[in-house]
Amino acid sequence: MEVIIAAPDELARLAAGAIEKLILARPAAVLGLATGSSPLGIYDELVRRHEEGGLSFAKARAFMLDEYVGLPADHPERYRNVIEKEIAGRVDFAPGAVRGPDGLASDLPASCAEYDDAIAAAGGVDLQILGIGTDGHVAFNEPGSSLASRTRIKTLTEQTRADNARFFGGDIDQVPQHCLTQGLGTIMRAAHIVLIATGRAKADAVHQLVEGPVSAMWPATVLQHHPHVTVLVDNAAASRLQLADYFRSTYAAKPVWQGL
Ligand SMILES: N[C@@H]1[C@@H](O)[C@H](O)[C@@H](COP(=O)(O)O)O[C@@H]1O
Repeated sequence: MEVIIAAPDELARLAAGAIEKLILARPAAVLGLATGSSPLGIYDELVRRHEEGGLSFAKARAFMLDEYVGLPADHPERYRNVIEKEIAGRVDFAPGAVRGPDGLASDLPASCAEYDDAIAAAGGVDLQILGIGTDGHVAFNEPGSSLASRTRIKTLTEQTRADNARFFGGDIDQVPQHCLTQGLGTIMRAAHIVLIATGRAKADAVHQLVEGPVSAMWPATVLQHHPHVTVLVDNAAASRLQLADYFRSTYAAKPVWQGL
């Protein structure tokens, strides 16, 4: 696990740079896209590189992490619509190249199983962007999630619904109670995971993720078992890390050839 502590704009450039490098090496790369506010700087940087540098996603594919259950197809907070607005519709993905769990499927368990199969059939995710919730959830794998879980339906915690109420006019009652989410076991199959977290509200979750014991109580800690994870955090999100000085000196001494 590599932990990089830097300013948010530098974190976004680092993640976008890793994605650009991947796509240049492998135009048909499979990306894992996350919702939430944390990846927005990365998406803006990718759009900039697309518009100014010709970075093309025309052959790439992408899988989203999660989706609310039951939000109408045209609801602005439906994650498919959010991803379309924030990244997919701003670059040149081919039609149908970006997929997400179907929160309107008539048979939710079957559509979840099909989704995992589709990711596997695409060859798996090459680079997965991840955020983290204040309670340590990744995607919508809330505390108590099986560390081996696959894509499935979950019930959101009150904490997550309260955190996400800001996207629903501040009204927690408008936040759906159920979601579909890639499981922790699904996410762990990605070749490279890039998790980004900024702000003091994430400091406890980041501390647990990096330095805590692996536990379903802090679902992101499963990433300690993954061979290639990059954790990108700003000073505030890093403020509870006991190893912060070590991570800073490691980054200062990072070989220029190394990449993420
Ligand atoms: N399902 C999403 C997660 O994928 C995201 O990581 C989390 C944090 O969001 P934010 O980045 O806005 O803090 O929010 C939601 O719960």
